[in-house]
Amino acid sequence: MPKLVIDGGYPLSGSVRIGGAKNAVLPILAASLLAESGVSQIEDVPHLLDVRNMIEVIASLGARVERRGTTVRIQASHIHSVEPPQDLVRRMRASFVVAGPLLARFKEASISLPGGCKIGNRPVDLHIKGFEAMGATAHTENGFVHLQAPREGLRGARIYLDIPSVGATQNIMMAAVLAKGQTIIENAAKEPENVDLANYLNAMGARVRGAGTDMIRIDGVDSLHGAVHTVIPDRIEAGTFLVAGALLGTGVYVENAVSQHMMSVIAKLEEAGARFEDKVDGIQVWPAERGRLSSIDVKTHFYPSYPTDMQAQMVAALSVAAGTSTVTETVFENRFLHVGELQRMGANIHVEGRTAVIEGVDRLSGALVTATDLRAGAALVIAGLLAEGQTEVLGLHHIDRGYDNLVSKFQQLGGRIKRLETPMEESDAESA
Ligand SMILES: CC(=O)N[C@H]1[C@@H](OP(=O)(O)OP(=O)(O)OC[C@H]2O[C@@H](n3ccc(=O)[nH]c3=O)[C@H](O)[C@@H]2O)O[C@H](CO)[C@@H](O)[C@@H]1O
Ligand SMILES: C=C(OP(=O)(O)O)C(=O)O
Repeated sequence: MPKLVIDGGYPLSGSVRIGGAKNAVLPILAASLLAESGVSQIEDVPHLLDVRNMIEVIASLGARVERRGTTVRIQASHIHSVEPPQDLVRRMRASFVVAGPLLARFKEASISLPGGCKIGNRPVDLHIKGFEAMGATAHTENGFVHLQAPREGLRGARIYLDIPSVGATQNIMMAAVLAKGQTIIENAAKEPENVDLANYLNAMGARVRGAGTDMIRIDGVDSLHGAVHTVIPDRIEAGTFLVAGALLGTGVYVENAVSQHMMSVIAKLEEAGARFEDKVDGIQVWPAERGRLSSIDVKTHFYPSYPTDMQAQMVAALSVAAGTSTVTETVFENRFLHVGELQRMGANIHVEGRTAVIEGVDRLSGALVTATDLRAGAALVIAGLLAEGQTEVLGLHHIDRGYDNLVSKFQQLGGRIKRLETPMEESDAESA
C-alpha cells in the first residue's frame, strides 16, 4: 500500500506553482463532446487521477484524445456511444456531467448513477429536473439513468435550482447550449470553475451569458466546434498551500493563485493572523507575526463563501491555533471524517452536529493516519508537516484524485515528505 512519510516541524519557504483546476477541467473535458467539428486544445491540464478517468470516459464514447504534458487535444466528431461504461462512471462522481453534452448533441444518454460518497449523499435530482424542464424524459433502472430528448431536440426553459449545485449548473448549461431557444438558470452556482466552463463553451460557439452570477442565460445554437482554452488555476490546491504557508516557516509564494477566487479563504486566514500580499501572478503568505494562529469561526457555504473543499485543511490549521475555534459544514452532511484521524495526532476536536469545536493544542504528534477523502488527505499532510515526529499517511488514491505532485511541491518548499510505493492492495483501489 503506497504511503506518505512525513517528518514534521521543518519550516516551509520558497515558491510553488499551482496547476489547472480539477473542478474546471473535468466539465471542460466533458463539454468537448459537444464539438461536432474541429479539435479542442485544453491547456494547463493537471496530472490527476480524476483527469485520467474523465479522459477514459470520453475516449470510451469515441472521442480521440491525445495528451502531451499539460496539453490535451480532443477530436469528438465521431462519437459512437452515449453510454459510458459503468465502472468508469462509478469511479468518479464528476463523470455524470457527460450527461448534458450527450443529451444535447445525441438526444439521449444512459449513465450509471454516480451514487453517494463518504462525504455525503450527493444526489443528482436537480440535474435530472433541469433536463426534464428542457423536455427530456428520464427513468432510472438498474442503477442507470436513461435520458431521452424529444425528437426535435431539447428546448430552452426557465429552471430554478433549489440549491445552487455546481454539477447541476454545469450539466444544464451544457445541455442548453444546443437547445432550441433560451434557457435561464436561476439560483445558479457562481463558482469560478463554472465561469471557466462557460468561457470554454462560448469559445466553442455557444452563447452563454451571466456565468458567475446567480442567473445564467443560454441561447441555443445549432452546432459547436472545437476551441483552444486554458484552464483557470486550482483555487483549492492554492488554498491548501496558503494554509500550510500560514502555519509554518518564513513565507511561501503561491504562484498562479488568483486572489479574487479565494477571498473567503484569505479573509479567514487573515482573521486568524496570517499575513498576505497579492502579487501580479500569485499570492505571498506568511505566518502570524506572533507565530501561532488565533482561533476563529468558519462556516462553509456556496461560492463566494468559504468553500467546503477547504474545510478539512482549515480544521487541521485551527487544531494548533490559540483558543477555541468552530468550523461548521453546511454543504455536505458527513465531511468530518478527518477529525478522527487528527485526534490520533493529538488534536482536541469534537463534532457537535454539523460543527467541529476545536480546542487548539500546543502541538500535534506524528501518527499513522488514513485519508478518508481527497481534502481529508490534504489536511493530514498539513498536520504531518506541523507535527512533532513522523507521520505516515495511507489512502493516497484519494489525494491522487485532486493534487498534482503534492509531494514534490512540498519538498520544493523544504517539507520533509516522501512517498513510498508498494504494490497496491485491493482496498486501496476503491473509488472516492
Ligand atoms: C467535480 C466538482 O466540481 N466537485 C465539486 C462540486 O461537487 P458537486 O457538483 O457534486 O456539488 P454540488 O454543488 O452539486 O452539491 C452541493 C449540495 O447540493 C446537493 N445536491 C446536488 C445536486 C443535486 O442534484 N441535488 C442535491 O441535493 C449535494 O448533495 C450537496 O449537498 O461542488 C462541491 C461543492 O462546492 C465541491 O465540494 C466539489 O469539489
Ligand atoms: C469533493 C471534491 O471533489 P468531487 O466532487 O470530485 O468528489 C473535492 O474536490 O474536494
